[in-house]
Amino acid sequence: MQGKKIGIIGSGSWATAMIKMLCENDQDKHIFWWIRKEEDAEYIQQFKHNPTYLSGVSVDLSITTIDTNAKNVVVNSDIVILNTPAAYLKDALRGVTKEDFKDKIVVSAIKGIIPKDNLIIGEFLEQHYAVDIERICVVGGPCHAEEVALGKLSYLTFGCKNLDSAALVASFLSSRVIKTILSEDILGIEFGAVLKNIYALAGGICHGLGYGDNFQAVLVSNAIREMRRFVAKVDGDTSRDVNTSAYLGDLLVTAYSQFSRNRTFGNMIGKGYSVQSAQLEMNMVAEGYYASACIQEYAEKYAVELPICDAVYQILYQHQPASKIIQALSEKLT
Ligand SMILES: NC(=O)c1ccc[n+]([C@@H]2O[C@H](COP(=O)([O-])OP(=O)(O)OC[C@H]3O[C@@H](n4cnc5c(N)ncnc54)[C@H](O)[C@@H]3O)[C@@H](O)[C@H]2O)c1
Ligand SMILES: O=P(O)(O)OC[C@H](O)CO
Repeated sequence: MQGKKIGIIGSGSWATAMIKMLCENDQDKHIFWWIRKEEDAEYIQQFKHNPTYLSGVSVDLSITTIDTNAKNVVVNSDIVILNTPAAYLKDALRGVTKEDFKDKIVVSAIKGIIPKDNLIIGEFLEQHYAVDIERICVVGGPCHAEEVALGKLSYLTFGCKNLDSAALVASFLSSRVIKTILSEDILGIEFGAVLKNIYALAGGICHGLGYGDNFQAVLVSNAIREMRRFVAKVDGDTSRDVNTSAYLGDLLVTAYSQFSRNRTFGNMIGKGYSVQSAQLEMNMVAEGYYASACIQEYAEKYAVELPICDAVYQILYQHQPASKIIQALSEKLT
């Protein structure tokens, strides 16, 4: 086995898109891919495709080992990419120890908060697995798995305090159609990604209620300012440029794209679906639903006003009528 060993934990759309990026990148490497379900692992082994997500992506089994044991994948890899929805990460890593993560570069491709623990993934890795901040990398930027599968030009931002590590990770995912950007702003990228999901959900709710593009534009304009206020309050950095692709770019793609899980979920809520029926309707996870509850606690902790996040929370968790809450929100937007 030549080159670096790269592990992927997750078997949904984004993990499958990253498998495509890794397989198409020409650096020497071997991939270890954790698949949750035994039957899916057998299917991929036989047919070289994920049966459930992005089934058009073909897996190069000459450089990929499929494994249903996450511990094996972590232990065997130099770089471990975490790629489950945040709510399932602890479950996926059951049995994996601090020792297993020792000296690895750990990459979060997750855009969510661990529910109940209320931790972004970088914090979770530091607190639960003693991963040093210099070895934690996050992947942000506007990039839908479905467009990666279609070979559409996309840009990813790799955030790490150690820019050499960010560059190393980026070098394994880049290609003619995947451009990479480096950043040291782990916290900003993580929180920006968490918040944009809530804002896209708000946009979906408004669309479902019948609001038009004019209103959506005002909502998104307020959302980016709300994001900047929040992140600056958390780390005290007021110089961050949120108009770059990891922040505004990701917000725009999630708020407007036909592929967005969060917007689709919000749209169903706006049309009158219950949370449970909207979740059942989707075979995918809208991170913004979980993030909405978590961000409420952060807003209290940092005493920051987040009118859009509040509105989404009242609709999803306090079961307030969406039309009334969005009407009240519309009075606060500028
Ligand atoms: N899909 C994208 O375009 C995209 C892009 C960038 C980042 N992300 C982020 O990647 C992460 C993964 O999202 P996704 O879009 O691949 O997910 P998805 O919505 O496509 O798929 C759901 C995933 O949840 C898993 N799952 C369902 N029930 C589970 C359980 N009980 N235990 C463990 N796993 C379970 C499924 O196996 C599947 O991997 C999220 O944080 C998301 O925000 C996604
Ligand atoms: O747009 P969503 O809600 O599917 O989220 C996926 C990614 O975060 C887009 O970059």
